[in-house]
Amino acid sequence: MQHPDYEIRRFRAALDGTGEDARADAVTGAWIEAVRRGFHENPPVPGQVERMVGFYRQDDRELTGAYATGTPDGAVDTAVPVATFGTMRHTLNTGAALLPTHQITAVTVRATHRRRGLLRRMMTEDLRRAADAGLAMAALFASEATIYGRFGFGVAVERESLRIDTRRGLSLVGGAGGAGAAGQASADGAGATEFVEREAIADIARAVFARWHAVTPGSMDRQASYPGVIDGTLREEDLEPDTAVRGAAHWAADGVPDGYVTWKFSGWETGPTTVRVRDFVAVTDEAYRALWNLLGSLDLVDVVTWEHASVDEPLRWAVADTRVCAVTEREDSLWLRILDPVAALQARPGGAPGSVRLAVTDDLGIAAGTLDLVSADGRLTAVRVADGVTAGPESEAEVTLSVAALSSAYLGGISVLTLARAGAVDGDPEAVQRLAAILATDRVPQCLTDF
Ligand SMILES: CC(=O)SCCNC(=O)CCNC(=O)[C@H](O)C(C)(C)COP(=O)(O)OP(=O)(O)OC[C@H]1O[C@@H](n2cnc3c(N)ncnc32)[C@H](O)[C@@H]1OP(=O)(O)O
Repeated sequence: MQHPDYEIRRFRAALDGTGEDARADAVTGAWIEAVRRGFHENPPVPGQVERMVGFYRQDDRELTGAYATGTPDGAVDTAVPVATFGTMRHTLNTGAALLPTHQITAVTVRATHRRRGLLRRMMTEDLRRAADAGLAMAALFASEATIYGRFGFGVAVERESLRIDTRRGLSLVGGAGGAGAAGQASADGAGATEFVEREAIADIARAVFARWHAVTPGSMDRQASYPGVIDGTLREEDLEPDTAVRGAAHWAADGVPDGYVTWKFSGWETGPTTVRVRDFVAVTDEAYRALWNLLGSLDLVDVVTWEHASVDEPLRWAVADTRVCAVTEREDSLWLRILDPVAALQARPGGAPGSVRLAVTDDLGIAAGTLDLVSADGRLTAVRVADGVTAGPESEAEVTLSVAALSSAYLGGISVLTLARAGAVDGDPEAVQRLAAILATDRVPQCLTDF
């Protein structure tokens, strides 16, 4: 059979009707169905698609579908897109600013239409449109690490999965170890830790996460459905209530919550008995230690697991026995793609004072150019000196790297020196060292938002 042609359509999610009777309109419903098939998800339960549409609208997501046209024998159902691509905008904490960022999600291509360039076409068009709209940065989470480097994305944040043996408690260094006693003063004395009813978690989570997002490099702000997924009012699989979710919070001495954790118990059927942390956010060190003390104090629980730990997690340095805290996996978390190097670099902090002339290569042409980068007083200034990277001697660069490598180095999570040793950064070693010092940061980035 001859390959069909494809028409790309972009639209917003919409409902037909109002109130209880509202239903996803045909185009939106077909797009969501294509995504579900692409990720091998079960058919939706009644009302689930409509709830998703509500969240998509709150996030102002743009939905892109590729539709097969001109099939000679009409064998392809042209109402359901053969490929999907979703985008929305939230802010990224760069370490110096909250940068509006173009997020890409829900990328699927039907198996019968794969490897014909549909992803390349949607991605290329989308990144150009985002750059034309003035966005300096794009971001995604990758299903496979081999797909997105070719489009200029680099891993900027990594994360670790921890398996913590709590059979003997955690005995946090510097803590009294008794924070698990509900309602009592926390480990460091001033605040208090307490279990929280599910209905109360979302409000606490919203407020605490907003503070955490404002101060944590690598954090992406969260989409509309997030509070419900955290507190169990929206189970991820079907957006139905998940009554197995439990939670606790920590209140500072002034009575304001400064940390929370939610979790699920794995059940009695399998051993060791395990509590799986769903979300752990603490804006003060006191709250951080008190909440880990609480998790370590849960009776009848042998193991606590958490899949969103930083690669520089303080927990292992807070426990007396560092071996109770095992890393079971380390994987890429947030991928970034710089669209406008001048705007993106000026939105991040400067490290050591100094300057360097930098050439950025970009196979898609969006971010390519030669820049003068100056770091002073903790700020970066970037000036474009040439559009290309092969201009005359007056714009010759000291360091050359791809936009993917620069995006990996952007938050300071992946060192320029490490990238240079990997062959991803070219230049005189002294100039590479200077760039590394300019982009160095004092905090490893962490992202607690999946999208
Ligand atoms: C941000 C997110 O949503 S992550 C989720 C991504 N989606 C999935 O994993 C769902 C299952 N997979 C799919 O739907 C598809 O296979 C996709 C989306 C990964 C790829 O779509 P396709 O239309 O087949 O990709 P397309 O034909 O445009 O290929 C573009 C390039 O990527 C390469 N590529 C595509 N998929 C992969 C892969 N899984 N691994 C490595 N390379 C890949 C192609 O070889 C091609 O390379 P080239 O242009 O440099 O020669």
